[in-house]
Amino acid sequence: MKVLKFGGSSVANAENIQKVVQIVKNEQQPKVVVVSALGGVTDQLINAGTLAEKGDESYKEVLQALETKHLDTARALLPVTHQSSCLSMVKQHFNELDEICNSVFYIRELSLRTKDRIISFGELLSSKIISAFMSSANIQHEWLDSRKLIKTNNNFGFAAVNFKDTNEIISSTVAASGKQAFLAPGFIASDANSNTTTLGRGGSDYTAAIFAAALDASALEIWTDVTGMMTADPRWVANAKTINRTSYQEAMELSHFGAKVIYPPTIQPVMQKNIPTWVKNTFAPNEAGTVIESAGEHDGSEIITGISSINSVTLLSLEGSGMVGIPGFSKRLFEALANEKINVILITQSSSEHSICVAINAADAAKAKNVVDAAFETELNQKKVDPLKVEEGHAIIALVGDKMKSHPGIAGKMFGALGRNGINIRAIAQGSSERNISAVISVADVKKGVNVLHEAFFESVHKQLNVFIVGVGNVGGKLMEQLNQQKQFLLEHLNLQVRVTGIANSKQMLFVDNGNEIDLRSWKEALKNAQPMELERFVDTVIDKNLRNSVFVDVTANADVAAVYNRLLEKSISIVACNKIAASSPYSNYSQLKSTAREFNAEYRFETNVGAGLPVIGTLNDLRRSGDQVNKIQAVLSGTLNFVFNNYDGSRPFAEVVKQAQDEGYTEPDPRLDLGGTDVMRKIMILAREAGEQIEMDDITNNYFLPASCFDGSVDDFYKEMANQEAHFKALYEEAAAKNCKLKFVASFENGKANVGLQHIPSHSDFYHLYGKDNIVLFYTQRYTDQPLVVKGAGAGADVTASGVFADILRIAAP
Ligand SMILES: NC(=O)C1=CN([C@@H]2O[C@H](COP(=O)(O)OP(=O)(O)OC[C@H]3O[C@@H](n4cnc5c(N)ncnc54)[C@H](O)[C@@H]3O)[C@@H](O)[C@H]2O)C=CC1
Ligand SMILES: N[C@@H](CC=O)C(=O)O
Repeated sequence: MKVLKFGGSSVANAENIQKVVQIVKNEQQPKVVVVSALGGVTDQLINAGTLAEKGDESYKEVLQALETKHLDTARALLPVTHQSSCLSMVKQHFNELDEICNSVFYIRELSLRTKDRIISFGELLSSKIISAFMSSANIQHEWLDSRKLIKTNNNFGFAAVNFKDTNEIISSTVAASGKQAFLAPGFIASDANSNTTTLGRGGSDYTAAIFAAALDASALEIWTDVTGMMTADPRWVANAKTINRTSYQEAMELSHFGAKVIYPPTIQPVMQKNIPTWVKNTFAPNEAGTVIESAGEHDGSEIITGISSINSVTLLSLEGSGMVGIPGFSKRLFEALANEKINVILITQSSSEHSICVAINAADAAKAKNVVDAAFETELNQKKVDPLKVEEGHAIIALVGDKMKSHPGIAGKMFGALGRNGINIRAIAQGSSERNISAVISVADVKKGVNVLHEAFFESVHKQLNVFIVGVGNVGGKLMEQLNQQKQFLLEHLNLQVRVTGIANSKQMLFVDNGNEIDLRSWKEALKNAQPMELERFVDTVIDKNLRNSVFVDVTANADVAAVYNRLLEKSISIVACNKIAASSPYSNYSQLKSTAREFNAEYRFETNVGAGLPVIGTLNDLRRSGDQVNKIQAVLSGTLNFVFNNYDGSRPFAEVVKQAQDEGYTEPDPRLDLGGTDVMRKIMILAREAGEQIEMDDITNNYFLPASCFDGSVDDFYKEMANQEAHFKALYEEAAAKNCKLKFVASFENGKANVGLQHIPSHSDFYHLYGKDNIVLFYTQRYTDQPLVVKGAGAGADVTASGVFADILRIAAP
């Protein structure tokens, strides 16, 4: 004997019912088929009852719509010749329902007993219509009235089954029938006085399990609209996958923690009889689904079976110095809650015994506050305990897996992954069975949390990085190009999905909905038509999206953008900046950003601030981390100035060579920063800071070569004035050439002092053979005393800078 149960979505309409009946037909074994009410009907029946209780006559319209729905379903399923008895059955039931609801309307009272009576019609109607359809399709069967077969106490709404009587009645009824197929309504039962009772919302699964256990069935099949139990809610986690096998205990944990595919009490009866239970998809019947069976037979290799969550949870904390060492406080707390039928979902108590924290359904919060404060009134007056602390807006996220107990490090991995994504954990619970680790977190973080854990435990093949780029200009535009070019490579070789989710320039900003990403081939067009850029709104959106592994990339040269880093880091959103303003701002701000990043498990990376794509800061960090100490730095750090002095020999105007550097993308958006030495000052200061020095811009001497008049006015004026000062530049060149020297703008740092300025470089110098837009950095350290460690190569240009930014982004993906 097999038991097959079809839920509300499987019997939502005539088309679906035809699929159900085909599945029933294909099943060759003797069977009991249990069905739910047609999809959405139970809610509407409750609605009708509640409206009637409130004296709202629109309950009649609700009932009318329900009647039409059932009549239409019957008409669509049955040949005309078979319709009349079924249609009159439906009408009869609705006459009865009308009368019950009329009574509720007149007395303005809806008891739980009456409510059970009203909602029982959902399953009665669906099962009778399906039975008529099966008969019309020549499927021999008997319709069983579950109210007569399943006996319960009179706890209406959530009645407890009397298994002794129920098992006897079911087995004797089926044995006496001689039929090979049965059809029964789920959810409904009756008490000792034959009053209709119900088994709790989702109780049709339970009905099926009760039948399966009573009949020692070979299997129970729960047919629904998803292919089995999933590793996480597929509406939240795109990569959620079907769990092939799971144990009864795991299934129970998962279903308690929100995996809605199976009603939690269902497991108990089948577990006791060791009946394999399948969760299958009515709309994809050939897919295997999930089998739930005893732990011994469950030999899956995954340590974690699934991730579940409960979304509306309130935390209650009972605290007070008067609790320490005194027995009975927890008993009284739980008694007070139990007396009000308040279910406790999670419990933690610190070993100091100074506080007990429990999680309950949010709907019970106000009631809980009243009853607990009343229960501890004396201690409250004596100030031995504080008034009950009630914190709303929480959720519980749980990892479930039988095998956790034999694997150390699971909790560490769970909390590490949540922490790296800025998800604060308010309470933790793990039973000694070690089958479930639960954490209470903010409800705002629950979707992100489920995704973070799914990625950490199930997606070793796939990590997602959510990237927001501000400043898609010269460098930022190249970065978009490179991200597009490498997208497939990253996916195939690093298992990394880099999703650009938001971009902006100074005029426009563009976001895509969660789950989508910006098309890296057509972003320019999309950005042109996007909304106006507002920095605060951009940042708010990045924070509100609350996506896992979020990275904010600053490719502007803008101070306002640099000022938002701290806020983002505080939300555990990492920063990659080629904008140098933050790292060269006052030391206090630079070090604040670093400590905020550390505190909130985020990263602040700015390798391209010095030497563009060259590994300058990374090399310096490696030296220091391995215990070396920097004695001296000598460097040529301006790609622009190196390019200018490599290309200027007086044969064409100095201003023209500078313009060429700008056109080729080596200068800052404002080229005066390069020509005046400020850019180099920033860079040597950043290096000195990374070497451990607390240095400010004022501490750096700048022996600049540009006549002061060049700084007056706009960038256009700057170019004009450079043209006026051509003789000055020519003189600089000729003075150096006369000594067989080249001009280089050199930066040095030694003994806590830094300076920058133009120097005559002789042919034996390390700096002499420095071509194009190259940079060079010489690190003299305790280990590199005579011969410095040298980093050299192209130090400016959109392509190399973008690739340095790209590399920083990838370092965040795999720190
Ligand atoms: N060009 C190079 O070789 C290197 C450049 N960098 C740095 O890269 C950064 C960008 O340089 P480029 O791409 O050459 O400049 P760019 O002027 O071509 O691009 C800057 C982009 O930032 C946008 N922007 C400016 N203010 C903004 C705001 N408040 N909000 C949103 N977007 C804003 C602009 O609209 C533009 O799209 C600069 O900080 C520069 O120091 C760093 C290393 C090398
Ligand atoms: N403008 C800079 C670019 C990199 O920071 C330079 O010329 O070096």
